Amino acid sequence: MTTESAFINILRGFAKDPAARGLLDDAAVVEIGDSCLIITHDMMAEDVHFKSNANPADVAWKLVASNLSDLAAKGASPIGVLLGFMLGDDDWDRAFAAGLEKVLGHYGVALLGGDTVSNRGDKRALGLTALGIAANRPVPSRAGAQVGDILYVTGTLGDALAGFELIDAGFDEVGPLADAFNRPQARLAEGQKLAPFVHAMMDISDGLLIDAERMATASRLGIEIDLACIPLSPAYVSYRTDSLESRMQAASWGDDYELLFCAPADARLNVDATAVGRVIAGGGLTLRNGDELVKLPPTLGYQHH
Ligand SMILES: Nc1ncnc2c1ncn2[C@@H]1O[C@H](COP(=O)(O)OP(=O)(O)OP(=O)(O)O)[C@@H](O)[C@H]1O
Ligand SMILES: Cc1ncc(C[n+]2csc(CCOP(=O)(O)O)c2C)c(N)n1
Ligand SMILES: [Mg+2]
Repeated sequence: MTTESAFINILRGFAKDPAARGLLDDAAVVEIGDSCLIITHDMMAEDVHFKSNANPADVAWKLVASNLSDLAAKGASPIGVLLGFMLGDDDWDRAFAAGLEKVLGHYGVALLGGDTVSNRGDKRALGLTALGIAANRPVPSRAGAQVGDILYVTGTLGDALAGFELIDAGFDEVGPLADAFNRPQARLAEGQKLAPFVHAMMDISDGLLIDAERMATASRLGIEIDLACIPLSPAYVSYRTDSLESRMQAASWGDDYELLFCAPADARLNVDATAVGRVIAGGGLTLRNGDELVKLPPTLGYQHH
């Protein structure tokens, strides 16, 4: 079977409209007159993104939040979504719809349409298209990093990983770690505030390391990350300890939905964020732990295959 990156590479061969941004960004950027529409689509599949026994309202939440996170990464304000839904168990479908209404209400986003099919008893796959209006232009891309920029991340990393482990082990699905996995927050306000100042911005869905490498590739430069600087929550540290290994895992599991951005070294930040690295000449990703160089792990993040 082909991998996610191999398949997207095939599509890059003919996705030549400038709005597609070379399929190297979080969303499409469509200029219409004086306005700029931001469009993104993300899917979730049973057993891949959520367990079969997951709360359907949590699945609805994450489907919406993960899509709005891509809008946040472009500094956009959301206007609406379209849902691609697979019918299955009736109770599940109803609970999903109730959860969808709640999460859309929370973010003040309209349901504009969608499509419904039957899953015929198979695993479910759900899709969501989210539309937003760019609050700031030019719209930040993954490709604008400059040598000397500082690399920042909002929030903390690894909480969703720890939450998933707790849920998988059968612990109560309550508390900040389970919430981080089930109900990520799209950083919309932060994205809009940052958009005028950043050189490059994206969200972290597949892990800091693989997503930073994607930013480096899009910008045709190198990025150096210091694992010692990665922000971990007290809950993460008390559950998984603070070691090089647990830092590496927090940086490469994914499902974080925090913003990753580059800004000039003298920029005064207008949101809470942690400096985790810098943009350097060359290409690819370099890892440090304080003063020591660290070998790249075999997998930098989550890739579908
Ligand atoms: N099936 C597809 N058809 C067209 N474009 C695609 C397809 N899959 C991915 N892309 C494009 O490839 C680029 C990278 O996609 P990717 O899914 O890695 O970004 P993302 O949505 O920010 O991340 P994630 O899916 O991990 O949340 C984007 O421009 C996306 O629109
Ligand atoms: C049941 C279950 N097992 C594993 C994971 C972990 N996981 C799956 S996809 C993904 C990255 C984002 O996906 P995408 O790139 O498709 O947006 C991550 C971290 C999960 N969420 N649920
Ligand atoms: Mg993204």
